[in-house]
Order: sequence, then C-alpha cells, then structure tokens
Amino acid sequence: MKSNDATLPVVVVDDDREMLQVYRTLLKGHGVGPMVVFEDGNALVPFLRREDAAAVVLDLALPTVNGAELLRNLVEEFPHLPVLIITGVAEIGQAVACMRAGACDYLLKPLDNATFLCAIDRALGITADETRLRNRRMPFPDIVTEDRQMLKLLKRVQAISHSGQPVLITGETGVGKELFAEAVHRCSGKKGPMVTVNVAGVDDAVFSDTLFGHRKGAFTSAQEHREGLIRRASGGTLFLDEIGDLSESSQVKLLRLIQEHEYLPLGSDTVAKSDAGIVVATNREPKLLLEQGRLREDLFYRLSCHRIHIPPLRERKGDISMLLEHFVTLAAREMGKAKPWYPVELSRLLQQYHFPGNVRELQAMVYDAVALHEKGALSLNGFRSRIDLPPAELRTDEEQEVVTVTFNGFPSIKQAQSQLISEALRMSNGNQGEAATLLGISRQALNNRLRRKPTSA
Ligand SMILES: Nc1ncnc2c1ncn2[C@@H]1O[C@H](COP(=O)(O)OP(=O)(O)OP(=O)(O)O)[C@@H](O)[C@H]1O
Repeated sequence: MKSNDATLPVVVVDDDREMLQVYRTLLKGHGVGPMVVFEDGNALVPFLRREDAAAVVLDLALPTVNGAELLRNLVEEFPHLPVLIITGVAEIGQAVACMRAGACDYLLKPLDNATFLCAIDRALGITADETRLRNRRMPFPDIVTEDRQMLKLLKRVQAISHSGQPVLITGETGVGKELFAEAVHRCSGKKGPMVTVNVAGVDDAVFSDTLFGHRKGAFTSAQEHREGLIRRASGGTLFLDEIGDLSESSQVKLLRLIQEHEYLPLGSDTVAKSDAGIVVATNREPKLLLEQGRLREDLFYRLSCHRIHIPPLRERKGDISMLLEHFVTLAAREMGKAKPWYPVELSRLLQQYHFPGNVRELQAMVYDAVALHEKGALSLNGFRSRIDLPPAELRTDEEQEVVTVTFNGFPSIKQAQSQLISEALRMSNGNQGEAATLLGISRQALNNRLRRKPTSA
C-alpha cells in the first residue's frame, strides 16, 4: 500500500466520455487525483485487488454490469473504500437502497459541480480517517479499539515482541487475551505457527504428555510415539492459556522450558530443545496466586519480564460503539443477512452495563440480536432485557435526551417527520408500501409527502 493518501487515485466508472472530461477537469482543478477511468465495471474489482484507491465514483447505469450489484460487491470486498453513486434517474427507492447498501453519497445528473466536490471531499475525508486508523493498527487488524490505554498496550506489544522473553497477559475473562497473544506472535515475525494450549484444570501427566509428547512404551498405554505440541510450535509461538492453576511440577517444567529452552519427552532420557516463543495468560491476579502459594515465585518473576494487563470493557466504555458496529457487521456477514440498522442510543444503553463477560459477552449479545432481528432493525428492548434493564430504569430525562441526541437538538415537527420517513424507507429497503405500513399511513399519503419534499427522505 502506498503511504501517502494524496497519491491514491480516484477511480471513476462511467461510459459517458463527456462526463469523464467533466470529472477530470473538476478533480484536477480541486487538486485531487490522479484519476483512473473505467468505461465499464468489469475491470474495476480486479484493479482494486491490485491497487489501493482513495474513492470510487460509480455511475449506476453501466452498459455491461449492474451498477447496484457492483456497489454491493465493492462494499463487501473493500469495506473501507468510499463509493460515491452518480445516477441520471431520480428515484427515491434506488437512493435509499444504495445508501443502505453502503454508498457514501448519492448524486443526481446533471451534476452540480459544487455538490460533487463537497461529496468528494467528504469521501476523501473518510478515506484519510480510515487509513490513519488502519495504519495505526496495521499488525492488529482484529483488535478493535480507540481507547488510549489499549493503543498504548498495542505499542508495547510491538516493542516487546522481538525480545525473545516470555510474555504474561492478564485480564478478566473475555477481554481479548488470546487476541493479544496472536498480536505478539504476528509482530514477532516468527515464521512458525502459534499453537494454543488451554491448561485449565490439567494435571501434570496430561500437561507433560500434551506439551512434550512421549516415546513408544513410556507407559502402559503408550502404543505409539507422540510428538508434543511444543514441537508443533517450532519456529513459532506456544500460547499457554489459563495457567492460573498449573500444578507445582508442571510449573517447574515450564520454568525449565522458558529458561533453558529444554524439555524431556516422557520415557526419553534425551533432552529436546525448543525455539518457540512463550506467551502465557491468566484471568486470575498473579500476585494473589503468589500469596496463596499457587504460583511459584521463580516462575512468576520469570514470566513477569513483559506483562500486558488488558483493562475490562467497563473501564473503556468508549470502545463499546466501535465494537458494536464491528460485531453487527461481522455477524450479518457470517449469517448471510443484510446488515441491520440500530438506533444511535443503543451504544449509550450498553454503556450503562458493566459487562462481567467483557467483549465476549458483548459479541454474544450482538450475534443473538442479529440472528433474531426482524424488519431489518435491532430492537432496543431486546438489548434491555439482555442486560437485565427493565424499560422503567431508563430515566425520563434520558428518553428525552435520545431525541435531542438523534437530531442534534430538539427537532421541529418537519424534521421529525422527514427523519421518520427516511428511517422507514431505509428499514423497508426503499419499498414504499412497507414504509407506509411502518409509518401507519397510506401509500398515497407517503407518496404525497415524498413529492412535496423529495430531498428530505
Ligand atoms: N478489542 C477487540 N476487538 C475485536 N474483538 C475482540 C476484542 N477483544 C475481544 N474480542 C473478541 O472477544 C472474544 C473473546 O476474546 P478472547 O478469547 O481473546 O478473550 P480472553 O481474554 O482470552 O478470554 P478467556 O480469559 O475467557 O480465555 C473473541 O471472539 C475475540 O475475538
């Protein structure tokens, strides 16, 4: 990927040569470009797979491909790329469908130059933000966060990942310890795999056998030679999860592995060597385990060389709206459903909850809501019941705030009406009959309102 956003091209897909000349003049005069042109859509996706772009300007009426379908493909495959739709057909249902499919703007021909350039500015603004975020988290594509403390931790991960010392990751259940272990592994540049072993409640015999393997005949049922998982992690990383209740003898073996990079397969008297990096995690407080005599002091100090403590979600509530959006998108994609709409106040509602199960709990809640939703929208009430918050607990002043937050101030009747019509059209995928039913008015009444104020919906 090129590092400087200003060098990324704006890709224009239009078969009208006169229009292409207009775009060229406008973009050049605006200091935006270079411009890459496709007169039909077929070569666009292969191009975007090879090259990065700042934005796509897409004419819906293309000769050989369906513009709406191309838009859906672009959003699906390049979710960060802003797509600006241009069309000659003033059709409100189509506009709503395009915006719902993920277009960043929708403009009508004949083009108003100023409106077009404003839309381009907005699109490029989005690109700059996304690129900044993407670059900041480059080695951590799966970790969604904007929290300052978490971003500091990610920097720390980058700094320590090459040291060759063990890494201890702590934090409550579901905060993302395994994700961080993967980040350590990815940043280390090790070519081998990351092998995860959950050692919760595992006795020493199973621990040793699983990790170090055994020779044939090492014990009565050892019919075959077994290679341990440490061998599989050669050239990579061994991630031991839940080390909080490891037995005393397993701790000694782990210490030897960390210090000497050596282990003894069961039944073998030849010491084996390992070059795997070691990352361990626990959701218990290590100091407490130490005080209770459940963690050996020498192992604790050896493990504490690089420690990463991930804060619980309730201490970084600012992440909730990003995670909500991330999981709604992910869940819809995995379930093969259209991404449902949800009200802006949902993330405020979730911020009232303390999330004992942390990100995992939020993820499960969202997946459940996406699986169950009807009419294309997630229900606030469904979430209220999931977080044991009866409707009565939402205070009246907060309910009023919902209105002012949605409209950025108290709305006029006209604004509220126009917002309701837009939402109904959005939720019904542009189907005016369905939208009218949602609004409790006749289709004719909705049509009259749309004709009176076509741009408001
Ligand atoms: N910051 C995040 N961004 C995106 N997904 C996250 C984030 N944090 C956690 N998750 C998701 O939440 C779930 C739980 O995360 P993970 O398994 O890493 O937690 P954990 O701390 O290892 O839990 P446990 O202690 O129970 O093993 C996973 O599906 C993970 O992908």
